[in-house]
Amino acid sequence: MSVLFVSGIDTDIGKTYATGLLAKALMQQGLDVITQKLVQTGVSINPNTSEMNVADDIITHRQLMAIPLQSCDLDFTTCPYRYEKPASPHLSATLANYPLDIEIITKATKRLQSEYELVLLEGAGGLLVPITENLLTLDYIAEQGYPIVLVTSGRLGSINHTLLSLEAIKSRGLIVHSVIYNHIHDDAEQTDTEIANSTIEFLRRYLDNHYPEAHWLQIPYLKDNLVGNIETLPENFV
Ligand SMILES: Nc1ncnc2c1ncn2[C@@H]1O[C@H](COP(=O)(O)OP(=O)(O)OP(=O)(O)O)[C@@H](O)[C@H]1O
Ligand SMILES: C[C@H](N)[C@H](N)CCCCCC(=O)O
Ligand SMILES: [Mg+2]
Repeated sequence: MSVLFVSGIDTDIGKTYATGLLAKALMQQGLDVITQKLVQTGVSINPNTSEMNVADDIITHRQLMAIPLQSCDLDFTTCPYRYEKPASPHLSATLANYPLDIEIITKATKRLQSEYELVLLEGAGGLLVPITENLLTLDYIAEQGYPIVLVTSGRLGSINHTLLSLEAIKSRGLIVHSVIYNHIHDDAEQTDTEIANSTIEFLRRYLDNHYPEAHWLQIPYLKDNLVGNIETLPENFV
């Protein structure tokens, strides 16, 4: 396996944090790993060049990995399509009048595969987000056959969203490589720890029963400095 697709139960669930921390942990195991972003919306324009900046999620991945931006970031191989409107990619591309050609993304991934042992490819939003008017994220993943890493959380509603995502993955005959529980809400005052802990227990049991091959990982709540580690990463993860 040389590409893992990192998705989540929704946007803003912590895919970027999970991708960066996973890359860091794998790097520490000695793997030559790079991250890619399928398509980034909500990107700012560089006032000096009037060009779209490097994708925000790529910048955060590198900060979490504690490495500088790489040449494949600066030439935009790690995120060829960047749009200003922070919306679903199909809408952002229409508003920008700049259609997304999925072949360009596939070629970029292949180039990264030729240079690295593993590519962690982060999606935009959840699994059924439209990349274009005619292509859902999950259908693209199915075309490519990528195993999926699914990021979830302990907020009320996550169980339903997680199980729906797992069902959708199964319906396309794809592999659930792992589920990452993000402690994203741990420091929020309104967090109900009884619900969060029960969600962890329920999801673990559900995975054991229905997806015994899938890995279960957790990432901690991170302070602003973006320093942290995945709790445990099995040696046989990839
Ligand atoms: N483990 C964490 N610790 C602290 N804050 C977190 C954590 N995970 C996520 N966050 C917060 O939640 C926000 C959203 O997380 P993130 O950007 O990783 O979401 P995403 O799933 O990648 O969203 P998108 O669909 O836009 O790519 C972050 O900017 C950060 O503020
Ligand atoms: C802008 C945002 N943070 C993501 N990058 C894109 C999320 C698209 C979600 C679309 C949807 O599910 O309705
Ligand atoms: Mg992200």
